Amino acid sequence: MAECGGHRGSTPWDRARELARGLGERWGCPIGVLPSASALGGRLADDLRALVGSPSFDASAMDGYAVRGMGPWRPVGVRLAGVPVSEVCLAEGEAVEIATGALVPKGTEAVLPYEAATVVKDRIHGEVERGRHVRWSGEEIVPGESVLPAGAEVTPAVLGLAAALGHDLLRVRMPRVEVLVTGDEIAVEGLPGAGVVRDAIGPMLDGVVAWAGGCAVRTRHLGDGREELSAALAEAEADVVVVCGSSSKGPADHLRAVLREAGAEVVVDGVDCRPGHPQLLAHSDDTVFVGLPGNPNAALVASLTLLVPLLSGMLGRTEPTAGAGRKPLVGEVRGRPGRTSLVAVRLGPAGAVPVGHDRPASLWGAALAEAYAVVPPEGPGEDVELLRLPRPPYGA
Ligand SMILES: Nc1nc2c(c(=O)[nH]1)N[C@H]1C(S)=C(S)[C@@H](COP(=O)(O)OP(=O)(O)OC[C@H]3O[C@@H](n4cnc5c(N)ncnc54)[C@H](O)[C@@H]3O)O[C@H]1N2
Ligand code: MOO
Repeated sequence: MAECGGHRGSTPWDRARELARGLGERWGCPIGVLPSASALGGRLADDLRALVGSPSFDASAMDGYAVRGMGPWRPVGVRLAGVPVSEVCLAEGEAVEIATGALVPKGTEAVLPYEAATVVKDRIHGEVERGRHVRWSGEEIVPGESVLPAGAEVTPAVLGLAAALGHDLLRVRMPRVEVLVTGDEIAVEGLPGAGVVRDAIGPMLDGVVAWAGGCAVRTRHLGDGREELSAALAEAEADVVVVCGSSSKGPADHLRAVLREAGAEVVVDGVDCRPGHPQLLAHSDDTVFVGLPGNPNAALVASLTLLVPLLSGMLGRTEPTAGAGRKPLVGEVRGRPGRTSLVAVRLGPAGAVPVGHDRPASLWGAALAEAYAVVPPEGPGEDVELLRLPRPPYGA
């Protein structure tokens, strides 16, 4: 179902974005089980239920003395927080010196704060109200209670609450994205040298995915071998698999062949834009595949063309690239026949000002810029659409 555009078999840039968003909308937002910290920004797939009560044990709410009876009390020990079992059982008239948060001894009826206590000749004096200054087990939340409804957004406070209630994993509606960076020449650390290129796409994509509301679950680095790519695609456990650097038609570009072999349906094969022409959108029954070009600025353009609209469509959200409106493009920028050009710009009072340094292989321009100006094949006209570049804070 790949469409024809200005280049043989390829798709016009704005149509490619529509197709990616449309696929995401039809796909819907997948549910995944994620380590809680990774679920930030997702929506709860089920009610959040307390796995334990809150508090989960009878704890002192003050530094002072756990006491039984009305006093004066005889001190019989000291309890600090973090001691899991209470061997002591208070008898009438006994007290244990206790820290805030410590498990109170059995038999405790109240805690007397230091400020309210007077110690005279090895006896503690003071007035207590039965039950005071103890956080009793389950008094706020009982085990199994639903504390948040399905659909609630996972905010930092929700992560803290979920942890307090015993959760390590959360089932959330959030697309899980795995990234496969291919290339025998790619190094993940140290200095690049002759024939050795530092991976500039992997470090960029986690932020792009988070910005679009997805969860980047894993990034793997592969060589150029076809078998390796085929195995990695088969092993991927994500809703969306992004493959970088295997999207062109060279001897080491196996993505198309491997996807064809796996019976994937191709939605977009090549996009009429510069940079970023060799990009691919395809899907099997349960996974969407996005192919990005190896040149890093081309990969960023392609991720805003296919990946971000796809994820936004899955989540039913406005694309985070939107919102910068249109502005006149400052300077002499011409259109390219048959292609949409994405030009790195900063936004000023006079309009969108190209920053330069935005060749396909260089992220310098994108790093300086706030947006890409979208220059249609026929040229910029009076003003141009602006595509915001990913930046913190992530999430919508
Ligand atoms: N005969 C043709 N050759 C090429 C075409 C074409 O249409 N016909 N398109 C060119 C364009 S445009 C691009 S973009 C690239 C895309 O090729 P691939 O996606 O297969 O990527 P590679 O060939 O592996 O790499 C291209 C370039 O980028 C460097 N690279 C790769 N991965 C990374 C990375 N993770 N971080 C930094 N740099 C990376 C790689 O070393 C190459 O220099 O194809 C053109 N050729
Ligand atoms: O897509 Mo290539 O994108 O121009 O380097």
